[in-house]
Amino acid sequence: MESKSGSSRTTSQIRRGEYIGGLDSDGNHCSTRLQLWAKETGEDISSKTCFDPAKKREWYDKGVAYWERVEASVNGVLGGYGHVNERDITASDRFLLDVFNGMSADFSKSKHLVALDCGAGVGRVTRDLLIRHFHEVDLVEPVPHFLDTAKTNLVTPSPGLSVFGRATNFYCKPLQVFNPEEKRYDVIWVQWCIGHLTNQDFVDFFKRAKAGLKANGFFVVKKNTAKQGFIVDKDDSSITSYKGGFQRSFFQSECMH
Ligand SMILES: C[S@@+](CC[C@H](N)C(=O)[O-])C[C@H]1O[C@@H](n2cnc3c(N)ncnc32)[C@H](O)[C@@H]1O
Repeated sequence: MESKSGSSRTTSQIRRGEYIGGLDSDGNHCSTRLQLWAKETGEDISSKTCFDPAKKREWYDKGVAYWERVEASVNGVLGGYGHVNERDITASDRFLLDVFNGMSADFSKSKHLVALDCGAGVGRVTRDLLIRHFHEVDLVEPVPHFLDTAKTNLVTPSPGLSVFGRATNFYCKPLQVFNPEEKRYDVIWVQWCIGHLTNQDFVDFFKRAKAGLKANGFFVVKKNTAKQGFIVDKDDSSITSYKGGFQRSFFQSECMH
């Protein structure tokens, strides 16, 4: 197979999905993931190094600055798609119950269950879902006005909602520097935020976060996917990638997203 530049692609490049190109939100084409991460974040994903830390800082600063301008509400964190909340929570609820039903007795209701809500925004997922299934939920979120709203929302839960657990710790940090307490969590829930992490930070986050899981604990990752290749959003510094790319990253924890 010939690349755009005329060089021939290796089998391993094809297997790793590097040949699948992508677009950024300005309509620019990027022919490989290698190029994408180098151009946007100064990361060389083949050598797992960052050759331009200023670029990487800019990527993260832009991402947080974007969310700092967004209203601290469910509609705000859902990018104007607030109406999706109910369907999202219903589907997650079913999913969690299915997983719990299929788990061993170790994971029984009598146990003290603890979850971590990553990139928690205004605490939507914690308030509407996690708090009903876990005795304690911690939240980690880098944008201060979102986290402040989450604290308020969780102190005053929705009327009619029988709250089972409680929100315990509120960490105002981005995932790329967050270090979870060892063996604290039964579930680490990562929803609609992992695309903000650079490729290497994505891999490193899961490696670090694994230490935060209890023996039978697990990750839940919910993210949007592209039909093919990847899409870079230059406004909020995030990537949406084809699900194949993500699965490789997650299961081999050494590749790319
Ligand atoms: C689309 S919102 C989703 C919020 C929440 N997970 C939900 O589903 O309601 C994306 C969230 O990711 C957060 N975020 C942005 N960069 C992040 C980073 N580097 N680490 C963790 N969270 C980040 C944003 O502040 C925002 O709260």
